[in-house]
Amino acid sequence: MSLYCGIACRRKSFWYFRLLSTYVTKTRYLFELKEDDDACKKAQQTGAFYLFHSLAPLLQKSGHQYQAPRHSLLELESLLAKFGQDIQRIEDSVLIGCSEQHEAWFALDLGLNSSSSINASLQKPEMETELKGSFTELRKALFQLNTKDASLLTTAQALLRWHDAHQFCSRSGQPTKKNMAGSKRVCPSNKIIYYPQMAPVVITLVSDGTRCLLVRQSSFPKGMYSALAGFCDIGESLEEAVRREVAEEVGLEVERLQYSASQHWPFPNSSLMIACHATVHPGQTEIQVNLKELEAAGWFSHDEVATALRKNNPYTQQQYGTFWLPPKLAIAHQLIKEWVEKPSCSTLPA
Ligand SMILES: NC(=O)c1ccc[n+]([C@@H]2O[C@H](COP(=O)([O-])OP(=O)(O)OC[C@H]3O[C@@H](n4cnc5c(N)ncnc54)[C@H](O)[C@@H]3O)[C@@H](O)[C@H]2O)c1
Ligand SMILES: [Mg+2]
Repeated sequence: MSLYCGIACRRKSFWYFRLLSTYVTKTRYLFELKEDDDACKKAQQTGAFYLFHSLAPLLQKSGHQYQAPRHSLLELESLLAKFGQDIQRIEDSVLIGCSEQHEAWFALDLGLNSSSSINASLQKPEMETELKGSFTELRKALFQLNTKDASLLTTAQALLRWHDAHQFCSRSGQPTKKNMAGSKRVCPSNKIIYYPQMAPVVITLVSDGTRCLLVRQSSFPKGMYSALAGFCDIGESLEEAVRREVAEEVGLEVERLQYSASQHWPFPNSSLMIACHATVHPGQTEIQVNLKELEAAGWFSHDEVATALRKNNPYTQQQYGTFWLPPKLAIAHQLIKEWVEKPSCSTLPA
């Protein structure tokens, strides 16, 4: 090893250590807050709160973009006092992350039923005026948020929804109690612990070597086509789920598949989207659409998909009747973009 290379490697590992160190301390801090109720309560003193109402996040609009405002504990306490609500309600909040400086971030829903809430849903317009924002449906706003806010708000919504739906033990019927961070619920009578759940979903871009297969469900916005998706059945591996879904929905048999990436997806409930590229034999590409699952499916050329990606503006495409693809934040978009940019995705090794 040359002297130059030695210095370069040491420098690289020094920076690598520094980056890793920040990440590790942050991760350990979040772990401590999940495990220790007192530490989590203390973190609320200096923390910041994202507010929701009936699972809709509080957002402020500036131009075409949405921003998610944060509130300190003091601001939150004075808001609750102003609306005649018990500050005990703050204990319903869930931990969703922290900054590199260890400012803990929480989410609290002011509209969902709580033992301490008084007419919470009736106060929504007044709260919006007071907070200078509006509680906006996440599905509508998601694609106009920056990546960091989008990720925090989808995590927050999924966690708040899970707590709202798991307030009782399915064995004893007794109310369950959430820990301070909201990373679990416990049944006080039989000590069963419930953890937040996600459903695994496979999303697959099928190719025959030159074209890719895009599908649409009747529930999609007009003109939008996406990669083929489906929930994993119990007992299935990822590979089995991909093969079954492709066979079920379009009547094709997958030859090869390759994992690409994954994404948490909050709609309609919490899913872990697992994205793959798959190939079918170029001689066996005749589609038989399962109309119980899909409205349409078709093969699209590299050029057609590349053009759609370049002009991916749902408003103009809807207007001119051309097909369009899911927005950048959706993993379907990433998968399709990867296929367009790396043709090797369609000639996977055996
Ligand atoms: N992020 C993305 O880019 C992206 C793209 C496409 C689809 N998706 C998501 O993928 C999910 C699955 O796609 P799909 O609708 O084609 O699935 P699918 O093909 O499995 O069909 C849905 C049906 O599966 C059944 N099902 C089985 N297990 C279920 C479970 N745990 N939860 C709900 N339904 C279950 C229900 O009958 C439901 O109607 C959708 O919720 C959709 O939002 C995300
Ligand atoms: Mg499907």
